[in-house]
Amino acid sequence: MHTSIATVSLSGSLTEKLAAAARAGFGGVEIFENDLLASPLTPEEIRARCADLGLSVDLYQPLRDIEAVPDHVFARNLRRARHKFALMNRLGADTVLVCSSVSPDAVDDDSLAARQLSQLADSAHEFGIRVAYEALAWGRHVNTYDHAWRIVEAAGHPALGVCLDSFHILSRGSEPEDLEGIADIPGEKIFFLQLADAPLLAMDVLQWSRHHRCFPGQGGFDLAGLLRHVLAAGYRGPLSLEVFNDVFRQADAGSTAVDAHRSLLLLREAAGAGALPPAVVPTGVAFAELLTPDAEPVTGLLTALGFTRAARHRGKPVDLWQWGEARILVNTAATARRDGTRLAAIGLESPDPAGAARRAEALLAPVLPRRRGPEDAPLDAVAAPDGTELFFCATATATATATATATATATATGASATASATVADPELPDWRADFTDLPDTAVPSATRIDHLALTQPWHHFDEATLFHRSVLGLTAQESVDLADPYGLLRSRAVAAGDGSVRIALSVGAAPGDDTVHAQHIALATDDVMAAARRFRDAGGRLLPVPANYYDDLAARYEFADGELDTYRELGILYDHDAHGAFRHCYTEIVGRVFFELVQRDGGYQGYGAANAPVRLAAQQAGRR
Ligand SMILES: O=C(O)c1ccc(O)c(O)c1
Ligand SMILES: [Mg+2]
Repeated sequence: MHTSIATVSLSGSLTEKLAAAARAGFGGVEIFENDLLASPLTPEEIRARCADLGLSVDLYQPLRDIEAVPDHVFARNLRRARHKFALMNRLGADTVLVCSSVSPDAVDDDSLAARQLSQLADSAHEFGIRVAYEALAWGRHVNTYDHAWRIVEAAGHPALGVCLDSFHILSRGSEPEDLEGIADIPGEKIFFLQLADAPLLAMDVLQWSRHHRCFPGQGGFDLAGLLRHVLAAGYRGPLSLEVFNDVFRQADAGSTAVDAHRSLLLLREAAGAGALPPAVVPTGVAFAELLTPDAEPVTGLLTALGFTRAARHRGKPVDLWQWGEARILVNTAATARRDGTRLAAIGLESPDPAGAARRAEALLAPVLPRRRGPEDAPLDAVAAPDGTELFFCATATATATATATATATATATGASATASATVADPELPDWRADFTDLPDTAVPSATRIDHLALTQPWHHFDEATLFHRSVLGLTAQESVDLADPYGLLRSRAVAAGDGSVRIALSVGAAPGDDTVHAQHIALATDDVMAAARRFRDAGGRLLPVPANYYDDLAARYEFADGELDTYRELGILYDHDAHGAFRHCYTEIVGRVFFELVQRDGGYQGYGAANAPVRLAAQQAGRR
């Protein structure tokens, strides 16, 4: 199925937009008039550029305020249109979009509209051009797709059809039965299909459309349902994205185009119109990898938390630190970077690593070269939109590997090597086979990685959510907006159904602020107060929380005697939801990374988001 994108959806000059669309794999473009007007290229040069890039020019748009006007006004409109038809011939575009009129000159007269659109189509036909008539949701008299179709049907001209735009249809709060009329339109009379999603906002529809459209799957519309209706009507033309969005206008065109194309591939899959390799939902976090120019501050922090250095990579400066089931790789291979320690990679337990990588690749995730020595276990890895490397791995348990590794760990700790619940497929290479165990004494513990909190670049937030949901098969929770002292923090979690993998995505307030852009690793323990105290007693610094916060907690909840004093002493924050309670505290920041200790009780599902503003304020205060 042919995919296309309107140039208005991407940032930059027309040349940059075309290059980005082609690179992301689109087959065609809708050329927006303003992009052409601002381009130094002649229409012939644009046509040649598109051809070189393998892009068809699927639509030229828009013609506005054409129909249902007094005849002398229409004569002027026709003159203007013929001028554009000649231009379109030079451009190699054979379909023109005509938006329903918003002009005060337009009258509410369908037969006049039909007659004039038919005359327009006659004229277009002389140029070999078809006219696609689109009902804008704010059109003066014509603002629904079925109304536009009634006019087109009455005109009965072979060069006149409708353009369906999902935004205009779904923004009007259409009920499922409102879409059934689509099936009444003969497929060949649907000349074009424009697709855009949007968050469900209560606002003026024109402003909503011009500023807040987003790619399918990133908003609240049922685009798959709409697409099924359009395909059932027999439409076989391009699936074209037309997204007016203030963020995408400013963001890098290359990454926006990839995000856009991925969204279309997913929409086709959701509508049952295109198969992708199935999602392989990860079943746990195998490790988080920190890249650091200076290991000491990181290893000091890990030691105070309770981690021990459990193994060393055979060929690279990478150590495996372990605390219970939580594993952190500390990689000192990096040449020192200005931003110091950062969370560079995440290992995800996968029941089918190669299958997970196949889906990721089909969804345009960059596949990373396997950073392996000759004897290293092959690892499938892709890059997330924020650059975090995602490794799909199968961590074999001691029962499956029976290597010296597991035996040594089990002996040293006195813990049962069969304590782990999952036994990976022994056929799959275990990434830990690349590590040689160290005889450090590990304290047995139920600690595991509860979640990873990844701050996204400001223009990648929606892309990141869609990526983690669709590529990894995780489920997205509601997005929450929180006022923090320096701006607005948006946060949205994606998780596996059983909570074995949780990733909290957020977009910070102040671009360029390192505190806001820090990533963190949350460690789940069954006794956060004991863990916090041990950390502090081992010389670790916990983030201090203002007394006012505890005053408020005392007002809102009843705690057992002395409990609040302990929270205050250790800087423990509290939240609860319909399921249970959440207690959490934070370590100091090292480079761009910090840790959180968390305790979930009673099936609490959240991430303590309500406490994020207090945490951010405390981190900011700590920097002064
Ligand atoms: O906002 C507009 O004017 C506009 C123009 C062309 C379209 O296809 C559309 O959906 C909206
Ligand atoms: Mg449109």
